[in-house]
Amino acid sequence: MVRTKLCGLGTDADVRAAVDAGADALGFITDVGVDTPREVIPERAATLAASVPPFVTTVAVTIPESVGGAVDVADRVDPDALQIHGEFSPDEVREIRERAGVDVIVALDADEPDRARDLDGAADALLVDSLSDDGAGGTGETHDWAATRELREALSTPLVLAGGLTPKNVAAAVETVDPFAVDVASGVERADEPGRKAHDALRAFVREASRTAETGTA
Ligand SMILES: O=C(O)c1ccccc1NCC(=O)[C@H](O)[C@H](O)COP(=O)(O)O
Repeated sequence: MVRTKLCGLGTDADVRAAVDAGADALGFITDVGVDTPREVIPERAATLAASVPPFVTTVAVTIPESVGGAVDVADRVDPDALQIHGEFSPDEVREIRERAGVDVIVALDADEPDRARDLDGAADALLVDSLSDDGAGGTGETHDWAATRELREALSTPLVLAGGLTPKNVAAAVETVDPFAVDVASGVERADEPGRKAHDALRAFVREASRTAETGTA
């Protein structure tokens, strides 16, 4: 089976729709220091995360400037897990896990397989994405899934596949990479309102990801 993380939720209605769609994890983007329509302030992320029912994992997604900055976001949002973007070393990731007391997902670019290998065992999960030059996600761009499959097979840490996934391509992505989880932000959004989710697309994404994993057909 493959798990699904729906990322960049900013309204109560989007959170409810994501839970109803059957998502395993919900991402709240906060304190990223880049321009994105998905960012909410930490207090809003905390309120949204607190509204999520049991058995659905909440993830605070952030680009911290330091280990202390990452711990501060975890303290303010109180999520189940923290997703960090940035050049953190394995020891720094271990320190964040210990001080924040939550699972830590490290986001990295698909073009950094050596870094992924370095972080293997230090992070609770590695999110392999198509990041922008400033380390941000939400680019809507896919990458070489065959290469990510090879990386996944070389790692013992669960791999989360992200970058340009949509209800239309997630089946093929799961088939190719066989990841622990898939993650989507821009691929399930409304065309008329940047950052807001299209609820039918949320449902279609979860359904398509799971259908492939269960039947083995893309
Ligand atoms: O999505 C953003 O705007 C974002 C900005 C800064 C840091 C992280 C961000 N997103 C992190 C995610 O986990 C996204 O879901 C992931 O990058 C996939 O995005 P997309 O290619 O749009 O599906």
